[in-house]
Amino acid sequence: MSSSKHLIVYFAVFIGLRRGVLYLYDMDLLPSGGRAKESECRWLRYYSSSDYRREAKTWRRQMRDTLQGDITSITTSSLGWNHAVNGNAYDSRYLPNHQNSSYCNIRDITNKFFNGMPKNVKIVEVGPRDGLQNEKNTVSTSVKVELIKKLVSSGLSVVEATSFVSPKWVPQLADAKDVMEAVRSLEAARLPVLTPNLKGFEAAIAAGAKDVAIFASASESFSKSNINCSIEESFIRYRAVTQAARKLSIPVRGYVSCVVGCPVEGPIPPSKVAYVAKELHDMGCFEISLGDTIGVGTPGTVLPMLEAVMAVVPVEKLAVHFHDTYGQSLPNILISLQLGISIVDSSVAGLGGCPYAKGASGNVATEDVVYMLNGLGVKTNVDLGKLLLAGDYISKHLGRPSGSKTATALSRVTADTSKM
Ligand SMILES: CC(C)(COP(=O)([O-])OP(=O)([O-])OC[C@H]1O[C@@H](n2cnc3c(N)ncnc32)[C@H](O)[C@@H]1OP(=O)([O-])[O-])[C@@H](O)C(=O)NCCC(=O)NCCSC(=O)C[C@@](C)(O)CC(=O)[O-]
Repeated sequence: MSSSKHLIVYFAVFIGLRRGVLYLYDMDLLPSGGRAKESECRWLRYYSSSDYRREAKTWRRQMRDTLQGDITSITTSSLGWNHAVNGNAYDSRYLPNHQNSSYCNIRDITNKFFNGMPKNVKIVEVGPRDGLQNEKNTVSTSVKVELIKKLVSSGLSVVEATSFVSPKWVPQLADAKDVMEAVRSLEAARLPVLTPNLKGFEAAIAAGAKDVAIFASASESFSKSNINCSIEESFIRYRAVTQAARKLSIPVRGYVSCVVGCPVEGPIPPSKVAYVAKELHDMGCFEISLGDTIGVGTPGTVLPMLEAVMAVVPVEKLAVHFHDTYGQSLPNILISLQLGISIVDSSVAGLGGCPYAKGASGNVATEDVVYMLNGLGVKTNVDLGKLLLAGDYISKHLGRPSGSKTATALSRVTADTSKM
């Protein structure tokens, strides 16, 4: 072999060995000194993939941005396993051992994760309305009233009580007047009710409601099947409601249904959702709740929808409302929080479903939302123990297990502990 061929072979062997060693470093199979390893791995990837070049550029920019932000002392507490992370989220005892990660240190990742996340979240409990409206067997007025009282006593500041809709369309809530009259004196929480038109609004006010909600849809078909009119016709009805409400200083919440998908039309374009949300906002709604009525959204589809809506409605006025059909509610809520949304709708024990969206399962369970927020150190002012009692109460009454994973897990923990 000529000397130049020898040189080529040596060089190839050298490169091969070097890649092998760096691969082992990268996989944490060799001891490494943080920075050196990081730069070596970046060097390697720089030469092995054009994707990496692009990623590295974005990575450097993100690191610069995240290092400018900071979060400190996130205290988390809750029942169950969250006790294990009671303390400062930065405390290395509670973090996975990624200090030698080839990309960046854990503090940077944590910073990035928490950037923009609200410190407080307002939970809008929709169990007594959205949760029960689909129940086949009539739930007595006294059970509904007791449920509302238990939810309010758990610290929830907003509990949607009922709907002043046509009893022919939603027979379960035909006792709206009686429910409202029984809870109207509860001072500790706001108790909004759904009003589909002026008739419903007037009946709600007469029964003592001090907050109302109107509900439009981003899907034409769903609007017709839910409220028997087109989207544009619904705006005419709702303008009449918001005008009447303004005269009485009654705050009006606006819902947009089918923000990701419709049971009839399939995927809904984010621009349509933004259009409906802006109309509701412009007619005076103080808050707009974005409902994934059939629970088909994932963070991948929720994100572009939220971006479109946030371009036309201030983020502090937005709420998210996820049904858990595909188990995507918590990741969807998490991504919403990361965008700065601080209002989350949920339903105790995961009750719910929409009578006009066949197959849609219940709302995300309030217990699961509170458990996750506790773990993130985000305040809700909700007492999880009392909330669990409310969920237990209604689940027993309905004769089926709670739809909340947290409730199920914690009831097992309690049962196991009582055996000890
Ligand atoms: C909107 C209507 C009333 C139109 O229903 P309609 O049949 O077109 O109404 P109408 O104006 O032709 O009137 C027909 C009858 O209904 C009566 N009526 C008329 N209005 C009322 C009222 N407010 N309260 C009580 N009765 C009412 C009216 O008086 C009349 O009575 P009749 O003369 O035949 O005896 C009907 O379609 C309806 O009630 N829809 C409600 C459906 C509903 O509640 N769906 C579930 C809530 S939305 C949801 O769950 C989604 C959400 C918000 O959670 C977010 C998400 O997950 O996406």
